[in-house]
Amino acid sequence: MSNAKKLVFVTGNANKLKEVRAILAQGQAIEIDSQDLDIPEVQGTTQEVATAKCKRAAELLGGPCITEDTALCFEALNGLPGPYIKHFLKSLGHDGLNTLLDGFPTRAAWALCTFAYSAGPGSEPLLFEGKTDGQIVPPRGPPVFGWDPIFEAENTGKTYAEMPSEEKNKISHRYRALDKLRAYLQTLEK
Ligand SMILES: O=c1nc[nH]c2c1ncn2[C@H]1C[C@H](O)[C@@H](COP(=O)(O)OP(=O)(O)OP(=O)(O)O)O1
Ligand SMILES: [Mg+2]
Repeated sequence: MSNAKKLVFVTGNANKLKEVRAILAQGQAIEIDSQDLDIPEVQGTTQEVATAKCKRAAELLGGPCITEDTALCFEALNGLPGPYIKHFLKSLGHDGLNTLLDGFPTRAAWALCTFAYSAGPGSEPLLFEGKTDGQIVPPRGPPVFGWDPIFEAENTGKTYAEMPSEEKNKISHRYRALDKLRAYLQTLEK
């Protein structure tokens, strides 16, 4: 495939951008440009948060774009902190997030990635979700990206932070969501 499709990924998070580029790097016909726009994130379900952010991004850009929202959901808390994990992580840190679950019968969690694609201003965003199950554990591995050190992915015995990036990028919530987005974008080219 020669003519790579160019997409603008609106995000302020350099680690997300790095992973998205790495995941899409394997001979894919999608090239990612990025823009760091400060877009307010509404409260609501992960779908509502993702839809509102992408709509606004497309309006500000005046063209097609993708956005991405990552939620970290605790089973014991019926899915919370979910899309609010950024603020929980900032306030409580890795240890505080662990303490939060003390006294609950389960430390099970899932990471949920939602890509939203808008074809342009006024065009309703489409959502592509990817989920990876795991559990919340005391931090292990280098604290490079968000809550990676406290999320142990199911059947791996490792936190995301303990994995080489190629390994995380094969099983991650982000990989799984991106796989669906990629499949959709390929249908647009036909
Ligand atoms: O794979 C991941 N492994 C560990 N931590 C992660 C991951 N992916 C997102 N994160 C963190 C970043 C932020 O603390 C929160 C999501 O919040 P979220 O609003 O989606 O991200 P953000 O504000 O950093 O970037 P953006 O400008 O795209 O909204 O979880
Ligand atoms: Mg954000």
